[in-house]
Amino acid sequence: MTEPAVRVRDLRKSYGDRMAVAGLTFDIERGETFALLGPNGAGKSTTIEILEGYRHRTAGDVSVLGADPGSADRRWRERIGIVLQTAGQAGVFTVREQLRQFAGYYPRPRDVDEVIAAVGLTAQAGTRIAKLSGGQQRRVDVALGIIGRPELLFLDEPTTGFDPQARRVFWELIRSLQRDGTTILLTTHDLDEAPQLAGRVAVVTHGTLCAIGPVDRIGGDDARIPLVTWTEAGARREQRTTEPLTFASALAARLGGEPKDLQIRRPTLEEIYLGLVAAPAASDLAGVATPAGLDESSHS
Ligand SMILES: Nc1ncnc2c1ncn2[C@@H]1O[C@H](COP(=O)(O)OP(=O)(O)OP(=O)(O)O)[C@@H](O)[C@H]1O
Repeated sequence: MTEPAVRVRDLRKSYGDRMAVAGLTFDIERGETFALLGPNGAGKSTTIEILEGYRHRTAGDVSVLGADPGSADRRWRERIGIVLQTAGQAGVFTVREQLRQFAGYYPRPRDVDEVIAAVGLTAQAGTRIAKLSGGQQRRVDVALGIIGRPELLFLDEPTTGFDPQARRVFWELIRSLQRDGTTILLTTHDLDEAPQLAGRVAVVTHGTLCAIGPVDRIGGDDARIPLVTWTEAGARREQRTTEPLTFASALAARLGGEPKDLQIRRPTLEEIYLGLVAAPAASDLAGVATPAGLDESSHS
């Protein structure tokens, strides 16, 4: 069996007496796109920064592309791409100049103009980065993250500030990277984006994993029970049921006709996520031990 691209075991990070990451365990397989979801302050960026080699861990084992990021060398760094949460471009160069400069740091860079086109900045290629809009500067960050043809790409909230069209261009770009076999670790607060891009997701709260699994199974079967909604006597009504068609037929019979605004649907990832993060933290449950790793698709 091939070694996973990322292997994390009981990862912990404290800032003073504050535990930001409190025992995370997960793998990311080669070629997989894995999304870390969780509320502000859950520990996602801290985790990513440890995996990138930018932050020291307090405890735990971490292997990224076969090396410990805490002591990895330049050759290892050339194999990863990073889009940090906060943009860091100085802005004195044009888009093309900046990308050319970065391309020079890598042994097998992508073509600069192809990358510019892939992030939708061809018309701005000769513009100084300082003159771009916030969303366009964010696209430069993404371009810089992929110019070195990374095997593993870290994307920390990459689409913040993107307009809907730019977001779609970005999704297409990610799909083409996936076809090339790139492994991707993504964090996002955009819960439409996660199912578009990720095969598996992990939900982190208070520095611990509260759910992990394929995006279409996260939270378990109970969280995916269909929802029947309709309007009755001027009010919106809803019922969760494993037999939505039977329920809708009985409803139609009771109302003497087609229920108004009838909809039958599965809960969205956002609804499932909100249910997961609303649950009390494992550490808040007196007497309940926190497992080092959770079974796929289970949650505490
Ligand atoms: N350099 C630091 N010094 C002290 N505390 C920090 C530092 N960086 C992060 N923290 C704290 O660690 C916790 C986790 O922060 P982190 O940035 O990893 O969360 P996050 O899940 O990425 O949040 P967001 O979704 O807002 O980006 C927070 O309580 C934060 O205040």
